[in-house]
Amino acid sequence: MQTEHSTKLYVLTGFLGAGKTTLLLRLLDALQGRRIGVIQNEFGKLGIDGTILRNDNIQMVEVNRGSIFCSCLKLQFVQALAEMAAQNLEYLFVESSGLGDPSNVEEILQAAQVAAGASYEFRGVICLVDAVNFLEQRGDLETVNRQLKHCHLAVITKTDLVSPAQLEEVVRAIREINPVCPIEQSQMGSLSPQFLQDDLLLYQWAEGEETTNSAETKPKTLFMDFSGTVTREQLTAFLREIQSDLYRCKGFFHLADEGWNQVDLVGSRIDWKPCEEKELSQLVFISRIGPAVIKHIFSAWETCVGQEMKLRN
Ligand SMILES: Nc1nc2c(ncn2[C@@H]2O[C@H](COP(=O)(O)OP(=O)(O)OP(=O)(O)O)[C@@H](O)[C@H]2O)c(=O)[nH]1
Repeated sequence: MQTEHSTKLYVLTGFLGAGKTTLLLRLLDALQGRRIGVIQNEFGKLGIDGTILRNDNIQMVEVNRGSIFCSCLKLQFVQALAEMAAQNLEYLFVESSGLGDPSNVEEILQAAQVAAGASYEFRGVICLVDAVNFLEQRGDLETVNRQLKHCHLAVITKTDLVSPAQLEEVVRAIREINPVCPIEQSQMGSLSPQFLQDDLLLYQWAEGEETTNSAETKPKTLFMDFSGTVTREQLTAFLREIQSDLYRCKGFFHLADEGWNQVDLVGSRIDWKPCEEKELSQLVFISRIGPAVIKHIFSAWETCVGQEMKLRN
């Protein structure tokens, strides 16, 4: 796939909340001054990480509302690849949605090559594995297995949050799915850029296959808009009520006495980070239980907050 002016292309995968954006931000920092592009694929249409990643030195394209590996968004993804190919970049990082199944990634890249004359040197798929939640997630969804099976480098994230025994168990579980990929460890996005020099494609384990992503398997995603303020305690109580119904929740919220915060719910952990002011408080919910979550969100909100909010598809 290499041509004279080819852009080195990496695909980042890893289940919802594994730490893809956190790692990408650190990597972009380490590569400051280079010509870099990012294609970001969000399940929700808010493009919340897009706001975080906005930066003049980085070319960024968002492909939202589904998985770039699904036939429903494949064309948009190929178009984004073609657009980026015109930018004469050194590196292009594709952050796929946490529910993305990259089994067909090479087929898509070939389509981009043929359809748009895009010249990329595919350098591999990097799969982030959440040390806290992976052992539970792997039995939950085929996507989690597929992401690992089709990667060329696995990075275990959140190693600061688990015991050495759990870390060992995670490594064993990775090896059951992918016996060959190198395994690195990371805390808050730290990762030596050495992998950029390595020929990761040597560690190809599985042959390309059909993705499991389709319009039918797409999980229900909902958005909340809220124009008031709540306390951290109220929002925590609300999230605790619905956390078992969700794969993931994230957004920005205006907290009374504290100001604006980025809110991340992954598994049972809630992270809060001060952030810049927004027009509205917003949350994205990715449902584990389909549309039934709507009723749960409304009743939990009524109990814990009781102010008017809007929920939309
Ligand atoms: N303690 C700790 N927290 C981490 C680490 N990596 C990521 N996080 C936190 O985990 C949460 C999710 O991280 P993100 O980088 O948004 O994860 P993501 O994979 O991009 O999430 P999606 O886009 O929703 O799939 C955030 O609150 C991060 O701060 C880590 O190594 N240690």
